Amino acid sequence: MVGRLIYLIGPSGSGKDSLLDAARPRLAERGCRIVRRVITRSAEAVGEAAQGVSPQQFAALQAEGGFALSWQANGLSYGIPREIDDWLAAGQDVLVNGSRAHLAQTRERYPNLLVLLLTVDQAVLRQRLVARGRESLADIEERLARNARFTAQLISGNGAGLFVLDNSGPLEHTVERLLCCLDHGHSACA
Ligand SMILES: Nc1ncnc2c1ncn2[C@@H]1O[C@H](COP(=O)(O)OP(=O)(O)O)[C@@H](O)[C@H]1O
Ligand SMILES: O=P(O)(O)OC[C@H]1O[C@H](OP(=O)(O)OP(=O)(O)O)[C@H](O)[C@@H]1O
Repeated sequence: MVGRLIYLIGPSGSGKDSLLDAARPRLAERGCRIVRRVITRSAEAVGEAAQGVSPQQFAALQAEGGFALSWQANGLSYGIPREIDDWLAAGQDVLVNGSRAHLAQTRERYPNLLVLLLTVDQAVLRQRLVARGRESLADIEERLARNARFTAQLISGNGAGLFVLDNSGPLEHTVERLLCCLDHGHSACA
């Protein structure tokens, strides 16, 4: 049986990396793989389970067909290694830290995609981004503006196949809801 592609999206600072880190052992128990992304960001960037490459290295990987999915955002390039297709074909679930802007293209390639939209109250989000301290305040404002364009539009425009996970509360609660959604479906996990 083919595995499920699970596409975790949400604003910068909503907690995608934190959620993946916290859920990692329990996802592994379920045989669900978390993709290590390739990003044109330095490898030492805090909180990112990714391979950092130069723009030239990224272009070379892309040219040789190294990515199943790729996109650009926030001045960076992101690639999802093509190995995910082997894992899916072998029946493994695969979880990707994805892009909201790239959702339509991802759905085209993977029509049975399961989308998890992580949401956070906007005021809490601003506090978390400032506390994380990875970007300048100007960059944080740009990320918040980008966020405003997406969330309502996604929730109203999608419906089937899109599960909303709120991460305004403790991370452990979000981990439990994520696992419940994967095990039993969203409606069973209010
Ligand atoms: N449920 C939570 N409660 C409190 N802080 C959180 C929670 N989830 C994430 N954070 C914090 O918010 C910041 C942004 O989280 P991060 O995982 O880097 O988000 P993203 O990957 O979506 O950009 C980090 O400093 C992280 O520790
Ligand atoms: O289209 P969007 O939904 O806005 O997403 C654009 C990119 O930003 C996030 O990555 P990144 O890890 O750089 O940012 P984050 O850690 O701040 O979320 C996300 O995972 C996408 O790769």
